[in-house]
Amino acid sequence: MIELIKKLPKAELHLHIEGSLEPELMFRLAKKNDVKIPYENIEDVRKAYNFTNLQTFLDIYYAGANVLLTKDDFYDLTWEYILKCVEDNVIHTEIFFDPQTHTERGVPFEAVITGIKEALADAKEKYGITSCIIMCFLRHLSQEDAFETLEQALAFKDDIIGVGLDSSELGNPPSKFKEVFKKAKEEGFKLVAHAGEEADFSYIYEALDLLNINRIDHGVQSIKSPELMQRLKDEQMPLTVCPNSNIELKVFETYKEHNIKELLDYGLNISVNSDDPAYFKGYVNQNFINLYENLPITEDDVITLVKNSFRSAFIDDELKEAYLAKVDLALQ
Ligand SMILES: Nc1ncnc2[nH]cnc12
Ligand SMILES: [Zn+2]
Repeated sequence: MIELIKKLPKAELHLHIEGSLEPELMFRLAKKNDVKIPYENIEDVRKAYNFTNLQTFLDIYYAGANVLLTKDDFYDLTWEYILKCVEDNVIHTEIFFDPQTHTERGVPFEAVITGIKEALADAKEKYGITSCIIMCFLRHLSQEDAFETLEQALAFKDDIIGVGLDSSELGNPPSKFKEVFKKAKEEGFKLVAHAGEEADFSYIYEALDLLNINRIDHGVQSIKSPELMQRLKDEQMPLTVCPNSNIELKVFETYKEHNIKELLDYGLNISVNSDDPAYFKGYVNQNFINLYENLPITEDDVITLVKNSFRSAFIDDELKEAYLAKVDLALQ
């Protein structure tokens, strides 16, 4: 099974680039940019990565992002993630970034997007990896702030395929961002949102009905509503599930309690993603391996999950077919 996991080409649809900041790069950039970080050494950092819920993670994740200041920093961050894609046979990736985390500290929007974009262009040239960029609004901030961020993004419209919604879920429902998502849709952006990660399934209904999203990020709480499950199945609405993340943030106490197998068996369109791999102990392949080691996941399940990642990607039908054919070829 592990051989199968490794050899299959995959797409990743839920990856926060700031969440791929490995402690080694964090230290290197802290030194270069003269930014203080609350750790003495790498071991200290790993010890701090012991979360009890989403918020305890976000506090550390935003503190880590403080070391990112220049275009080159964002290039290096993205390039290191691309090298992990090469290792894990990820041939298409859709990357989230959180501009507000950086512009709030005085880092220009342009430095962030240009650094990411140039690394992705090099990834295409050197490894043939295709990619898109999705800009997320931080939901703990206001809709007005999100509108300002959308305004800044318009100058880079050709580089950004869609907008998303992340950060502290509880108390910040999708309805808070109804108007800015409406405007983003009018501007031609694809729409995604984190929903039903920690908060209940009413957030998933809001994301579907008020934000008109094309994909749900996480969505694991949908299992509590039979009616919602039926709808997600009928619509084949993609759910970008992140198993390691859900365990590390205590959405499920143990891997054995994760509901991905039930969601998949019910017929939902599920993919496997790494979310914030530097913080959650592993990249995409490690997520698959953990599923296999803890749940009754079959080889057919793995193939379905991988094919779903391409089916749900924001790429044209021709490329989708070409990638699905690559999966079939790897299976021969
Ligand atoms: N898992 C997650 N949920 C919400 N916001 C995030 N930002 C980075 N990772 C996140
Ligand atoms: Zn996420």
